[in-house]
Amino acid sequence: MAAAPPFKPFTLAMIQLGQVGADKSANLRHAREMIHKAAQGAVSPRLMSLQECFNSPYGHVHFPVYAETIGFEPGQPYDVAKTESESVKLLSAAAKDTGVWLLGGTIPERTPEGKVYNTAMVYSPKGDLVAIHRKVHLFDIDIPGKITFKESETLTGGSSTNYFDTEFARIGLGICYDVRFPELAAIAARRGCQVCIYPGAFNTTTGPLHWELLQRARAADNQIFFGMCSPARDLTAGYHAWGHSLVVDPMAKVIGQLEHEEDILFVDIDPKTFTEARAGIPVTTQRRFDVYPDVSKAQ
Ligand SMILES: NC(=O)CCC(=O)C(=O)O
Repeated sequence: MAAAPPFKPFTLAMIQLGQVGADKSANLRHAREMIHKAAQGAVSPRLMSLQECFNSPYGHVHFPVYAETIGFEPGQPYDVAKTESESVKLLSAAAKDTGVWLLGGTIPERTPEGKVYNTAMVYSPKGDLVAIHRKVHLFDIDIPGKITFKESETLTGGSSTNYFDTEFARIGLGICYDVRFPELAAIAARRGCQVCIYPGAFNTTTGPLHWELLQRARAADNQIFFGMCSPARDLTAGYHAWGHSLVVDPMAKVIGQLEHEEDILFVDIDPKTFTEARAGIPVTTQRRFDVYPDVSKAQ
């Protein structure tokens, strides 16, 4: 594995979209407008993120209907000009037009074998698709009287851990429910990621309890920056998202958080906090792999 890029200061924008309805073209148009708005903000972001499921309503019945074929193979050249995916075309053009790294939230992805994944895509400032992450842990929960959700009705779980390199940081990827499984962020941190960003969509039952807690935990136990980008809350939709897109620093301090309406969060990522956290509380050099296995070597 190549060494992680030197960690440099940058501004991160979390784009918390409202207005995600049944009309995919309208969802895509709105996402494009908001990406351009974020890029033209008072502080220029170097990296922007969208939320989980930004081009379709969130629900297992919707995934197969809105699914698009991406056809990305890690390590293989990918020609955006040849794709039929309207979401890929739009995100690639938005990244290129704004000249900003874009973690384009997630979309339902259909593979040639007919499987459907919940997939995040990353675009370079040139508009190249450089990485994907397929949600590994499917959101299957049942809290009686509150929320029942079963992504596995129509989705397949991904089977790889993923990160991407920019010229300012190595960024680890996960999607929403993945945050509940500390192994993913631990593996990313052990592979040199200084930042993890997960597009997400917690709900109004688990959001107030666990959204901030889990992100602060992942930041603290790995001494990394950790952020999740949520949809805005829409009480007319079938799924009520928690909102509150959030970024936490390596000392587990919340350094930016939105409310539940549509908005854009701009956060300055300062490597000094990362260096100081690791120097002051040196857990990264105190691990006892003689007592327990190193999870980053688990696969
Ligand atoms: N979209 C998701 O994976 C939701 C996860 C969630 O709400 C949780 O509590 O976990």
